[in-house]
Amino acid sequence: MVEMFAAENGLKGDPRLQAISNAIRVVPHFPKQGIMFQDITTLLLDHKAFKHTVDIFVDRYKDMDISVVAGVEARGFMFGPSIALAIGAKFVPLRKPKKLPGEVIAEAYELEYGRDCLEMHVGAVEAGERAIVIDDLVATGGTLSAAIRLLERVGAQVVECGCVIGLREVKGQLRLNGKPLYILVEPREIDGC
Ligand SMILES: O=P(O)(O)OC[C@H]1O[C@H](OP(=O)(O)OP(=O)(O)O)[C@H](O)[C@@H]1O
Ligand SMILES: Nc1ncnc2[nH]cnc12
Repeated sequence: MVEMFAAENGLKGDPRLQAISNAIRVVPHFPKQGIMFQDITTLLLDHKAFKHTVDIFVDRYKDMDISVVAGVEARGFMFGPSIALAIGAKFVPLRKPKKLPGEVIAEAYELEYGRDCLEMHVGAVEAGERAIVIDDLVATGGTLSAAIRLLERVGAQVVECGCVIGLREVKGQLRLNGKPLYILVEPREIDGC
């Protein structure tokens, strides 16, 4: 098991975690029946909770000699750049197909229904760099596994993936290929906002 919840890894009882969880809105049956959508736009509206989120990641990664923060489109873009600026790393956007203008490498991944693809600019990351991958949420792990493959293809070392929200039993654990996964909060079940 390489999944780590912040509450069990140094932040036990930290009230910031509850504040973060409270700021996430749950929208039942979006975008389709049966999905309890974890909406982080309400977290972004709450300055304190948003800052707590960034601060926790920054405290964790600031002394790990990280030079690359890779953010997954679209919601990884909302947290990754702030973390990168604070720890003195570059931000590398991993984008959906046909969005990046330069030469790219691509990795396909499985979704619950169908497939998607992430792309990264050639030259954005160099061999030997130490990277973290940031996203808002991990569900099956398919998206993060594609991000890891992109970075490893260019010779970077993926130190950890960091997500704001994650299931306790990430179905895609094995897909992360043994990489540590650091999660701030579990999904909310009801809308408390
Ligand atoms: O662990 P997984 O099963 O791969 O799912 C997690 C991914 O799903 C969501 O993105 P989505 O694909 O909905 O794209 P969006 O952020 O562009 O809406 C979420 O932001 C993660 O990136
Ligand atoms: N339940 C969920 N809420 C928000 N984004 C998701 N991506 C995959 N599952 C999700």
